[in-house]
Amino acid sequence: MVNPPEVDRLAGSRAAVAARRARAEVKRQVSEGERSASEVLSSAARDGAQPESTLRVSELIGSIPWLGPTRTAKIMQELRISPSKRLGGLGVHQYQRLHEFLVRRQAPRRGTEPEQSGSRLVVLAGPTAVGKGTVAGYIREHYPDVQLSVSATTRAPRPGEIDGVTYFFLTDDQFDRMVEAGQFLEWATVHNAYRYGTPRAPIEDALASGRNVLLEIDIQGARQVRQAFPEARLVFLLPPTWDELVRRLTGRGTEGAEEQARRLETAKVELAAQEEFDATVVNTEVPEAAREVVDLMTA
Ligand SMILES: Nc1ncnc2c1ncn2[C@@H]1O[C@H](COP(=O)(O)OP(=O)(O)OP(=O)(O)O)[C@@H](O)[C@H]1O
Ligand SMILES: Nc1nc2c(ncn2[C@@H]2O[C@H](COP(=O)(O)O)[C@@H](O)[C@H]2O)c(=O)[nH]1
Repeated sequence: MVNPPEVDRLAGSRAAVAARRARAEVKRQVSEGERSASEVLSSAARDGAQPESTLRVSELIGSIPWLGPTRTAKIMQELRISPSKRLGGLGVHQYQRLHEFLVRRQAPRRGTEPEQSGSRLVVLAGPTAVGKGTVAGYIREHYPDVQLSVSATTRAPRPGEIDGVTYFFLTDDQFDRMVEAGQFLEWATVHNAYRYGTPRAPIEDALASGRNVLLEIDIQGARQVRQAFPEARLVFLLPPTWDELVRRLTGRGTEGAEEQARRLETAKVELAAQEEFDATVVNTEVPEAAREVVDLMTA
């Protein structure tokens, strides 16, 4: 038989296990992009009885994709919040600082909005196989008002790719001539292999006629666009996890083992560049990721 204090102890430990599980579930939702960290914070503020309110701030920040323990510790310091603080125990100013940080991380940087509320240039970049092409394709199909740029490349077409639709497939000489004539808005050698570039004229024409334009390019290109068009909005697409990125790359089966290894090396460097971007979007489900990108374009 179990005596009353023992019953209390068992009930207490069952409640503690349930609370731990609920917190782990919240962390999973944030790390897999199902919920935003700012939404978790708001939920903790709305109702102190929610499991969210017992989550430590460091656990919440550490669950945001690609923020490791070192960056988390640095952010906690910058926010002036002690590592043991729970969401439900934040002071007003701490709450405000944390809220602003989380919103800033999801949303475009201040000052990057175009001066006129007309057309907008959005760059979608991210590591290899994160799904940039898939998300861009979904936008092309479901959001016909958005103009997608067609890049030029010196690589050979893959099966099913159409010249002038997927890419403009150029020889090295043709690409050189376009570079010399200043016909690219940006161009770069990607994955140490082939050259890719954004033809300038269609972009300028589309922006002049008030259309929103999306460029799906690599990070070197994104940096050049920022120089040429400081008002452009730079969006970094993230995979839910590194393992999922590897699965997508290998599952796609368009590169051999050597090329896959080279792309994954580049991907590590590229992931470190996400802080330069105005916004991040986690590509867990394509339709949601596409909607978030379009929202950033039209917000
Ligand atoms: N949300 C998703 N869930 C599962 N699979 C996805 C998702 N998004 C894309 N994929 C798959 O991942 C693979 C890589 O996608 P995609 O070719 O669009 O990547 P990419 O970022 O354009 O790559 P690269 O930069 O190498 O051209 C494809 O097989 C695609 O079908
Ligand atoms: N800087 C640019 N990068 C571009 C452009 N178009 C595509 N890309 C990037 O190249 C890689 C590889 O593409 P793949 O089709 O060979 O798999 C990918 O990361 C693209 O984002 C561009 O015009 N400029």
